Amino acid sequence: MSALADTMELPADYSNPLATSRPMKFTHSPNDLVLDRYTIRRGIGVGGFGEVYFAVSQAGKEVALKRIQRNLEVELRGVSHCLNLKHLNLVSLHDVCRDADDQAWVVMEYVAGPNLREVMDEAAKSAESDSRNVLPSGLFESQVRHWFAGASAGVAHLHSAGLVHRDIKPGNLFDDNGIVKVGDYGLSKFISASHRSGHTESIGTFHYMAPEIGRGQYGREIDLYALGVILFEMLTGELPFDGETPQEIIVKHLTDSPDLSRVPNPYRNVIHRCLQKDPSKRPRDVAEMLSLASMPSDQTPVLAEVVTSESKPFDSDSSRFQSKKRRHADPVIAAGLASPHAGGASMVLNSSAGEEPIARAVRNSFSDARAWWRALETSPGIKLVLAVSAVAILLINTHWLLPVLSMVGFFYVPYYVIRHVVLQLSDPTSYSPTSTDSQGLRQGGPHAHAVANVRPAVKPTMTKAQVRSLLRTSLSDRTRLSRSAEWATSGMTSMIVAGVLLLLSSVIGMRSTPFTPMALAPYVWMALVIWLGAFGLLGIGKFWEGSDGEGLVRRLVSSSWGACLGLLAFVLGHFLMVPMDEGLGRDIDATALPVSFYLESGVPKAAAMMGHFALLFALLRMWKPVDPLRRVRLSLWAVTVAVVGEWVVHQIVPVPQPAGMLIAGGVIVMTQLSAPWVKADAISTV
Ligand SMILES: Nc1ncnc2c1ncn2[C@@H]1O[C@H](COP(=O)(O)OP(=O)(O)OP(=O)(O)O)[C@@H](O)[C@H]1O
Repeated sequence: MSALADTMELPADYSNPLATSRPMKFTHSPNDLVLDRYTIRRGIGVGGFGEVYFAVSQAGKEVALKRIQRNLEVELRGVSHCLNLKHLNLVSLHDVCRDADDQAWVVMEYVAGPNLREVMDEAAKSAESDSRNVLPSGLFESQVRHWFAGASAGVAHLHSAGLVHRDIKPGNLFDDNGIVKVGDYGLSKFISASHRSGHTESIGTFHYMAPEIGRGQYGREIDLYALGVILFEMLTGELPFDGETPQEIIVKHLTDSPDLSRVPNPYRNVIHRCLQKDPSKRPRDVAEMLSLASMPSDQTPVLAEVVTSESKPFDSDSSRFQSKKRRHADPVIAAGLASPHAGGASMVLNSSAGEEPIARAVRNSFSDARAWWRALETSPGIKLVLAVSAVAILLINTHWLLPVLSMVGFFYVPYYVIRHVVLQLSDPTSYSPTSTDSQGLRQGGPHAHAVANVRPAVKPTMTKAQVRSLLRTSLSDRTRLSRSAEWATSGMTSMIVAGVLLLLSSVIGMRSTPFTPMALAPYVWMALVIWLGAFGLLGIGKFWEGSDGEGLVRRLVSSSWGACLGLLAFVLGHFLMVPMDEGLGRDIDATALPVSFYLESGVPKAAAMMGHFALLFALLRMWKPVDPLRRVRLSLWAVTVAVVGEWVVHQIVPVPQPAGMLIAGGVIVMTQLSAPWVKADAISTV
C-alpha cells in the first residue's frame, strides 16, 4: 500500500464547519492496511497535524489513527511520558510509530461521541431555528458543567504529570458516552510547531490561544486561559475575542477585555480570572479555577450521571439562558454538579459580587418584555398599533415620568459609583465560596473515593438543615469588607425604595392639598425614618447572618436600635417641623399620659418615641427580615405582624398615627426588599 495512494471524500456524518469549508482528501482509502495491523474503515477529519482515521486492529480493537503530515518533524523523545498517562478524562494514546515509508502515526483510543465543537454548533443551529426564542444561545448549565468539569479533570491530570496541553479547544474535547475526554494532548510539544502550516487554515485555533504564546511562553496557564475561553463560549454561544482575520483575533487577545455582562456568577469570576492577559493573575491551577466555579477540585476522574429530573436551565438571573425545553435528552451531568454548590445557593450568595442587582432586574424585565413581544402571536398590524399606543402613552406622561426618572437617576448614579468602588476595593474572590466550604459542601463525600479511584456521581444526601448550616458557615466566613460592601448595596437599594415610597405616598396623600414644603414634610420624615430603620437593621443583620442566633440577645440589640430610631424620628420630626400633636387616636386621652413622656397637648417627647420603638423592636423578631436564609424574599405576613404589633405598642406608648403603623410596616418591607436573600428553591434543589 502506498502512502500517497487513493484519496477519499469526507464521510457525510462529519459536521465540523471549520473542516468542511473545503473538500477533504484523505491519503488512505477504506480497507487499506496501515502499520501492518490496522485496517482503515473511514477518514474522520483533517486537522493541523494531519489526517485522522477510524481503523480496527486485526483482533478487532477500534482505534483512531492520526497520520502526521509528512512535513512535520516528530520528536519521539519524551512521547512515552504521554503514552503512559492514564485517566478517564484523557483520550488514551496507545502508540506513536513510523510505517515503512517513515511516516509518523499516532495510535489512540477511538471516541465515537461528538466533540464539543460539534455540540456547540448543533446548539447554535437549534437556537437559530427556534422561532419561539426560548432556547439559550449557549449550552444548558448542566451541559456546561459536564464539559467543564470533565475537561478540567483531564487537564489537571496532565498538569500533575508535568505536561501542558497547549492546544485546548472544543474540537479536542470529546464526549464518550457521557464522559468528557481531552484529546490531542502533548502532541504539539513533540511535533515541530514551526512547520504547522495547517494551523493557519483554521482560524478557530487562534480563538483559544493565550496572549503569551506569541512570546513563546507555554506554561500551564495557557491551558487555563483556553478553558476560560471555552467556558465563555459554552455559556454565551459566542467567543470572547473574535475577528475576521487571525491577526485581528490575536490583537484582541492581547488588548481587549471580554464582555462578561451576559455571564452569570460564579462563572463570571472564573472567566475573568482565566482570561487575564498576565498569566500570573490567572488561577494558580485547575483546582483553584474549579473552586471559583464552585466545582469539586480534586483530580479524580469525572464520571457521568444520568439525570432523571428536568435539568434546570440557568438561574433566572440571566434570562438569556432561560428555556422551557431541553435541547437534548441531555443524559449526562458531571459529577461536579453533584456538589451542592452547583445549585443556585452559591450563585445567590455570589450575586452581590457580580452584576449590579437593580440593573440586572431592569435588564431582565426588558428582556422578559422583549421575549413576550416576540412570542406574541398576533398580526404585524396589531403589533404596530400596540407599539404606537405604548409610545403615545409614554409621551403623554412625560410630565411626571421625566421627573421620576431623573430622581431615580439622582439616587442610582452615586449608588452605582460607590458600589463599584467598594467592590473594586474588596477581594473579588471573597464573594466566592471558600475552598473550605466547598470541601465541606462536598460531603456527598463518603462516596467520594470509591472503588478504582473513581468518584461515582452520587447526589449528596444532605438534609435541608445541613445545607442551611453549611450556608451559614459560608456566610460567616465572608470578610468584613465584603459584608460592608453588601451593606452599602442594601443601604443604597433601600434608599431608592424610600425615594419611591416618598413619591408614591406624597402623590397619593397630597391629591387635594396644595403642594407646599410644610405639606410634604411628614412624607419626607416618614421616608427618612423608614430608611434609617431599615438601614440600621441591615447593618446589624450582617453580624447575625452567620448563625441562627440567640433570640434574647437579638431582641435586646434590636430594642436598642429601636430606641435610637425613636430618638432620630423625634429629632428629624422637630427639624422638619412635622406636626406631632395630631393623630394619637380618639381613644387615647392625652391628659392621662405621663408628663415625662408627653406634652400636655399629647405631643410625644423624645422618651415616648424612644420607648415606643424600643418596645416594638423588642417585640418583633427583627433578625428575620434581614436573614438571607429567610423562607421568602418578601413576607407579607411579617409586614402584617409588624403593623398589628405597632398598634398593640401604640396602646401602651402612643405615637402619632397612622405614621407609626406606616413606619413599622415600611421598615419591614424595605428591609426585606433590600436584604440579600438565598432562594428557598436553591436550598431545596440541592
Ligand atoms: N481519538 C479520536 N477519536 C475520534 N475522533 C477523533 C479523534 N481524534 C481526533 N478526532 C477527530 O478527527 C478530526 C481531526 O482531528 P485533529 O485533532 O487532527 O484536528 P483538529 O483538532 O481539528 O486540529 P489540530 O489537530 O490541529 O488541533 C476532528 O474532527 C476530531 O474530532
